[in-house]
Amino acid sequence: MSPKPKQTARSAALNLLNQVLGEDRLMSELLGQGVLQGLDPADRARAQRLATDTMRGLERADRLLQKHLRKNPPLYVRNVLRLATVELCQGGDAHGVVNEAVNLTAANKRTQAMKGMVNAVLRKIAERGPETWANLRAPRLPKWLRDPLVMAYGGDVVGAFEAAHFAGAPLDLTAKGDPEAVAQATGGEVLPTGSVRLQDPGQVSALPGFEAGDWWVQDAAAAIPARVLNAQPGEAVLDMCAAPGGKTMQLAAAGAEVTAIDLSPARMERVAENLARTGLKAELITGDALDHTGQYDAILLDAPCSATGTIRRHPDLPLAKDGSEFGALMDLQAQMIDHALTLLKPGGRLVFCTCSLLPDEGECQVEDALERHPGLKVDRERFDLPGIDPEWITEEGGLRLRPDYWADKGGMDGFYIACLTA
Ligand SMILES: C[S@@+](CC[C@H](N)C(=O)[O-])C[C@H]1O[C@@H](n2cnc3c(N)ncnc32)[C@H](O)[C@@H]1O
Repeated sequence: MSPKPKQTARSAALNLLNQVLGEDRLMSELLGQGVLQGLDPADRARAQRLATDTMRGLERADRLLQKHLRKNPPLYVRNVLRLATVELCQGGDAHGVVNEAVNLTAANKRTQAMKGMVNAVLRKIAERGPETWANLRAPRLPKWLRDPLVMAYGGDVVGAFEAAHFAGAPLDLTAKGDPEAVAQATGGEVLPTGSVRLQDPGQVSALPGFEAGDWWVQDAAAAIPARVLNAQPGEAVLDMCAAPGGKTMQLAAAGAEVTAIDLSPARMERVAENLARTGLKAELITGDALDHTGQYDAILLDAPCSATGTIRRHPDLPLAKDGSEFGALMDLQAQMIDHALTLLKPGGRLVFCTCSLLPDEGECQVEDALERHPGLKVDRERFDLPGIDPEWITEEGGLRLRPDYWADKGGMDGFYIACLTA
């Protein structure tokens, strides 16, 4: 038997694409299962970048390829072509890219007869592709997601979301202490809301202050809910859906007595690792937040959701999902709000948030909660914070964050945040 061909960054990226586009798997699940473990760290990062860039540019790659294909090849070959097309159009070395694409086609018994076609198509793409690429529109979201977003925000705004998704995202850090000091050490910029942004970070664990736990990776929008909660030293604070722990660390760094719950044991391990690295403390409980009892001064409910606000970083999401699971998540969000309210001390505050662009997981959840709980109020004054534009405040009193905000700085994740008081 001939030995199995050695895994390369491109073959690993192809494998990721095949599983996302063929088996509806999310990249985060695949990476969590260690699918890139066989590669050295540099190739692992490259494989992830190649796969992510290909998914981000999938519609553009397909438009270029369709001009040269008489019929649709099987998914494996289509993905070989897509991967190579994106790399070529981003300035990859034509000889190396085309050769490896041909080898990947030949390595699969069922597709080896197509290697000549792959070679011919990619040579044409190498000649003309890069100049055409730049003039193609930003890839659109799939219809199942685009339609409800157009209903909520209008076509122009959704076009701006799509441009932000295609542009990708810089790296944002939350400082344990002084953001200016972290910005200086890492070469980043302090954003108006206090996060530190790095446009070209390289390997995260090699950045100054990683080992010392001076900061953690957290999108600037994701850092806002804990700022809205504004935990005070000594307050009893519950983080109801805590993993991987970005918000738990913010609450602990503010000096609160934090209890952090998450249903997932694997994800809870990440919270423990993050707290150990940053030297912060919280009581960790692995279990269902709906079963939790107790009384707290403040609660942060970062509820499980569609994660449609994070597509800048996770372009696989609209490709692997079809929206069919979202109804159950919306029901769970409402149940969690109701349960959280039973855990609040009189006069306490609940910050509800989701990293979703769908109003059903944000504005509508709060409107419905206000109807279910007479006496419940929305506290808009909590948004009186540095960098928060009052225009972002919604009719029912929440904060709508969108990926097209701060476009000149590199955008932000989509989020919805509201502060409720009983
Ligand atoms: C949006 S993520 C939380 C992100 C986190 N707050 C952070 O900032 O790093 C939602 C989390 O809810 C957890 N989850 C889902 N259902 C849950 C439940 N019934 N009880 C507790 N946690 C749950 C998931 O495991 C997931 O980690």
